[in-house]
Amino acid sequence: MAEARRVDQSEPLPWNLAGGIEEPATNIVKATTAYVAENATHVSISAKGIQATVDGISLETLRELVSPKAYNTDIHYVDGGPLTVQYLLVVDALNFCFWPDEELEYEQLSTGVKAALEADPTALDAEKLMWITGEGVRQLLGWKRDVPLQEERARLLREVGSSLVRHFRGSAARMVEAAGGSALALMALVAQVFPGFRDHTIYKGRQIFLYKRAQIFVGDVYGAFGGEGLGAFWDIDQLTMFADYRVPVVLRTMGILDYSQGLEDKIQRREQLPPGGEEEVEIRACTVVAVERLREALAAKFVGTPGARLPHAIQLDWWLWETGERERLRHPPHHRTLTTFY
Ligand SMILES: Nc1nc2c(c(CN[C@H]3C=C[C@H](O)[C@@H]3O)cn2[C@@H]2O[C@H](COP(=O)(O)O)[C@@H](O)[C@H]2O)c(=O)[nH]1
Repeated sequence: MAEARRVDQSEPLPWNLAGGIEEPATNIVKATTAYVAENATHVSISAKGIQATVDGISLETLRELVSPKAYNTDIHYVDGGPLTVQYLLVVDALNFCFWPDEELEYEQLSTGVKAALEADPTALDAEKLMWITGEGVRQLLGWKRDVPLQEERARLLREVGSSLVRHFRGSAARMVEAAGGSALALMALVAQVFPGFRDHTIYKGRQIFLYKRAQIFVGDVYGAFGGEGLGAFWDIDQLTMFADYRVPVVLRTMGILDYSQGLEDKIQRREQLPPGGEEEVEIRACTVVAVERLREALAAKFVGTPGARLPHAIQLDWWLWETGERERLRHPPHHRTLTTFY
């Protein structure tokens, strides 16, 4: 068997480390979800609901949305260095589908991996991730039983480990640097290097991109570094919200998203929606478009207001998601799709 070629530490990386990658002009998620919103039949976006929500947002609330504390650093490993990037890539490789375990929430993931890293700073080395097992994932999270899709989560982490070694000498921070300070280039790079992050589907004959975990990774790097250093992205405002299962519920309670009676009944019955089905894709894509329209309506309301700064879509996302987390026991049920994308 041919001797596996050792990566020669001196040879240049295959990625253009100098000037970053040709920045994509627009966000492919924004461009493709628009088509779904125009053709949706199970989900609609209410202009009235958007206006009512914006009418209720004060200048004070607006300023909270754009403050650095909008990103929840209490429940994350944040040390201002490359280990924080390695941590966020691992968390966002696993950041999906907790709902089959009634007690498991995102916070267990972020605080579990944080504790593992504080106990052993080499715990997330790419060479270790390459060999992680399902039981290893459970231990990484510090969860009391097997987590949903445990073997699949292990496979996704092995993919992260091997691709990081192959392309970036094991370093997630080096991958961030390769994007040359562009959020869209980093999103595209993550989707290119890790197949598990390629969150896309076909809807009525067209390819639709949601890239939820690829975008949330960029948003998390931005948030954890406070928009500085490794978190400085000149086009961060081009990211969309992250199409998960929690924010659509919040938009419904705000009267911004409306579901058909048939869809509402399925969700109420906790019936699973197949991944890639029209109903699931319309919920996710209309959520992305609705937050873009919410942002446009905020801009229209606060334009020219002294001290007002327009939140990025990701800052609106954090506000909506944190609201959904806080209210989840009072809110109607979220849709259930068994997926590795969100
Ligand atoms: N849209 C959006 N979706 C997000 C997050 C986060 C956590 N982000 C952290 C970073 C900054 C914030 O301050 C958060 O602390 C997780 N999720 C998604 O939610 C679901 C988990 O929900 P539950 O089962 O209730 O724990 C699952 O699909 C997961 O992918 C977010 O921010 N936005």
